[in-house]
Amino acid sequence: MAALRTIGPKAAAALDEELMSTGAFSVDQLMELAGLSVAQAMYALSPPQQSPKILVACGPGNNGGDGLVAARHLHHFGYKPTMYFPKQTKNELYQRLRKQLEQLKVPFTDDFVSAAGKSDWIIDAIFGFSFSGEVREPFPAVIKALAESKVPVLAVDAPSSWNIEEGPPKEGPGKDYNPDALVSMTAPKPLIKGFKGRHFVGGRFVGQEIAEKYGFDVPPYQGSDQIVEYGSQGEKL
Ligand SMILES: NC(=O)C1=CN([C@@H]2O[C@H](COP(=O)(O)OP(=O)(O)OC[C@H]3O[C@@H](n4cnc5c(N)ncnc54)[C@H](O)[C@@H]3O)[C@@H](O)[C@H]2O)[C@H](O)CC1
Ligand SMILES: [K+]
Repeated sequence: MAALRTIGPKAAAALDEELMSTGAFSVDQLMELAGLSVAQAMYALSPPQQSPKILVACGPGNNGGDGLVAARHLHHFGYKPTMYFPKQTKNELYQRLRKQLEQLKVPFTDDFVSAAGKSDWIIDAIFGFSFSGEVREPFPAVIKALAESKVPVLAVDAPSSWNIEEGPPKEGPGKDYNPDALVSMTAPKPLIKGFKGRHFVGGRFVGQEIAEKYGFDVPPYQGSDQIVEYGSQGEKL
């Protein structure tokens, strides 16, 4: 069966731009759908009766925003999320997403390592397709903890610290980081070739015409599902 077509970091950023200009979407809308699909992937992996405690690690960009939205949906699905969000910017959207969680009494922690040890699953929403270079503070210790984690990890769009084109880094804190599951947003990134875990695609907001223009496939979403699960090499299960 044909492998799923991927979208590189430059094209993914251009697609984002197009959706938010000529596409007339706001970033909040895209992030809401992205975050909802992360929460659905978590539910497909393990429902709250089985694994209630989810630690959501959020980075400073839109990947982190997907994590903040996902945590709100997880709360409503019956999970007990805890947030690690060490590098919040002044961006008003992130402040609102944080406030929404605080109103639901979702706790925030500064101690990733000890929170990780008390969790049933971890969601890695630290870096997505705009990650580049070497991991900067305060994230090296977090990436190292993810690499060494015995608690299963679901990564959002990319395993954080992986090269978006090439896949797993050959050195650095993410050298041995292989999350158990990945939910790609809109389309898988080229790094999928190095990924061995369970693979979902979510972010259900692109029509056929745009997908063709950027050279990827609209996943065969069923009914009201926000995710499709694929084999790890892109083949449909
Ligand atoms: N169309 C879609 O599919 C949508 C996807 N979404 C999600 O958005 C991210 C991409 O978001 P973006 O804001 O462009 O960037 P990131 O979150 O990946 O990261 C930027 C953030 O990270 C910092 N950073 C970059 N490299 C490093 C480094 N080496 N060390 C430390 N910090 C680093 C950088 O400074 C920025 O602050 C995509 O993956 C999806 O998850 C949208 O939600 C909706 C549309
Ligand atoms: K990530």
